[in-house]
Amino acid sequence: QSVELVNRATASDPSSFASQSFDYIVVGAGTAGLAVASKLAQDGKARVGIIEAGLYLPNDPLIDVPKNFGQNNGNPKYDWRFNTTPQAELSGRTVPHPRGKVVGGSTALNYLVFNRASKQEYDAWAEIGNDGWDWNSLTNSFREVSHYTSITDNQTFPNSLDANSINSQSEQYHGTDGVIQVSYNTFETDVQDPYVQAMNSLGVSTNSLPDSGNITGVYNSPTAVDRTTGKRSYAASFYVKNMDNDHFVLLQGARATKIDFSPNKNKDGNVVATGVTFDVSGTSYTVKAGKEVILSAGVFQSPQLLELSGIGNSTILQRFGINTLVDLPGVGENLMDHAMSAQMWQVNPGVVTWDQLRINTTFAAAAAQQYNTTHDGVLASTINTVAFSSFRTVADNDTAYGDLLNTLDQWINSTSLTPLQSKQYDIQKRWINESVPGMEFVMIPSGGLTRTRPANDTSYMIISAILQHPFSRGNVHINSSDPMELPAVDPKYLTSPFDVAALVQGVQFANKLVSTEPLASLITTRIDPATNFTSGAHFEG
Ligand SMILES: Cc1cc2nc3c(=O)[nH]c(=O)nc-3n(C[C@H](O)[C@H](O)[C@H](O)COP(=O)(O)OP(=O)(O)OC[C@H]3O[C@@H](n4cnc5c(N)ncnc54)[C@H](O)[C@@H]3O)c2cc1C
Repeated sequence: QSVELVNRATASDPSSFASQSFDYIVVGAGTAGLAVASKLAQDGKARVGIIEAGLYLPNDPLIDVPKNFGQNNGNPKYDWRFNTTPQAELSGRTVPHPRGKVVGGSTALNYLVFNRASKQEYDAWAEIGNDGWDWNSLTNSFREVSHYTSITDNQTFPNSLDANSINSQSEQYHGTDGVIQVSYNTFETDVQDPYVQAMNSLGVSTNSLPDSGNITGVYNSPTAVDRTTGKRSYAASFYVKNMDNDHFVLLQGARATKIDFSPNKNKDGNVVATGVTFDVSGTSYTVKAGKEVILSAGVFQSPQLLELSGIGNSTILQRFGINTLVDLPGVGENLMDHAMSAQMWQVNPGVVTWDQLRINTTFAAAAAQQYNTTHDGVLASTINTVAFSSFRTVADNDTAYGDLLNTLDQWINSTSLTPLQSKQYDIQKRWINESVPGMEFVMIPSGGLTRTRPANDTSYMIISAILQHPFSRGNVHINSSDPMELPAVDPKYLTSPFDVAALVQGVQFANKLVSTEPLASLITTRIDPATNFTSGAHFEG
């Protein structure tokens, strides 16, 4: 059935695609690419051609069933399968980086948490020179993209507003006819309420309106799940919406290899993109763009394509025999990735978590039956219990917090910074002072995402501490002039000592949390890392 649909929806074969006349060529049918293409092609304003390396995969349970999140990571049918270079601060370990290689991009394999950043974080985009990307300007787009399904009273968290108040206030922040479905889990495990209450006891209060620009607190995140079908809602919906729009033409299974430029610069002295060269099954084609080429191939492959096309640091380009069109040393630099550290605890027998699907065949059969008939329940759920906190709340005491800030200042003073880094670090330091949350805690009510394999008859809970605004900076660059080779990704995790110290505080906070009632009574023991890890020095190691 899926093959038949792919054939019907495939816009064109490569030669006819290449011969068409387009105003815009969009590279990458992922989250950004499909949204921008849909907007440009709406109301017949412009003709847009989209080049995507992956395929459209409708009716695929590994994409559609929310609870299957994570299962297509590492599978070449869905995932580009990036790995970082060996990371010095992780004893030379490499870190896998899944990225979606399908229509819908990484939203086809992400974890479906539909949440937002703080108002201050969007405002910073505008502050560093991106006019129109501040919170106030973006709220219209937030509303336009989403289709909100109301929360019900039995879906709310302890100490939150009632469903009516949440729904009436959410109208400001969510739309009702966008293509991305936004709804709340319809199944909760036994660990969720005690977890929220333990958070409350440690000073992290329940936030009922986290999409309002204030994300501080523990909250019930909306998820990108279609409440009617129980399926993942993701960027491919922009494609589905445009299937009958002859101004929106998607070519699947086509890999862009180079952006083409006019031999002449424009009157401002800038190079002008004229089209894109792409590869389908070993044959190369070129398609022209009347107005613009939009590069939306994701965080790793957009810089790769720029470098392959002659835009980047000329020293790197020369190394691979690429002629420099624009010497732009910033390309591929300043890569930031939020480091995280996950710990796993065993929970007491009888405590219901998602592990029931693995250890209890009756439970699993009932869940499948429920999903197939009413499209809800545990299989329609994903991660929803998230908390965002300031470093002051996470730090053990005033001294620990003071030490954290000193570590940061000393490191910044002894490091040579690019002008962009200086500007960003000033903003990041301001956020710390203003208590904009720098640490996220994600609770996963099951085992399986850390080092130790879950035992057959046992249930678990994982808490991940995640740095929101790391100070470490890495890069991504081509490793070869062959466009079929993946670029080298080097996030330089934890090269800033502040990141290490802050993450250790986060890991210790998670341990304090599981010792806090009513959560403490559900916990048997920590499994990852082993119980002899107790001090900051252990976690740092
Ligand atoms: C495992 C995982 C879990 C995540 N969980 C969440 C979550 O719960 N909530 C959340 O909000 N975010 C989450 N994210 C992040 C979010 O999904 C991404 O930030 C977002 O999808 C990135 O969008 P993008 O448009 O930049 O790139 P993508 O969506 O990855 O799109 C890039 C597209 O370009 C295509 N492409 C690349 N190179 C070429 C080429 N040379 N030629 C043609 N096509 C090309 C790719 O195949 C892809 O379709 C998660 C990400 C991952 C990987």
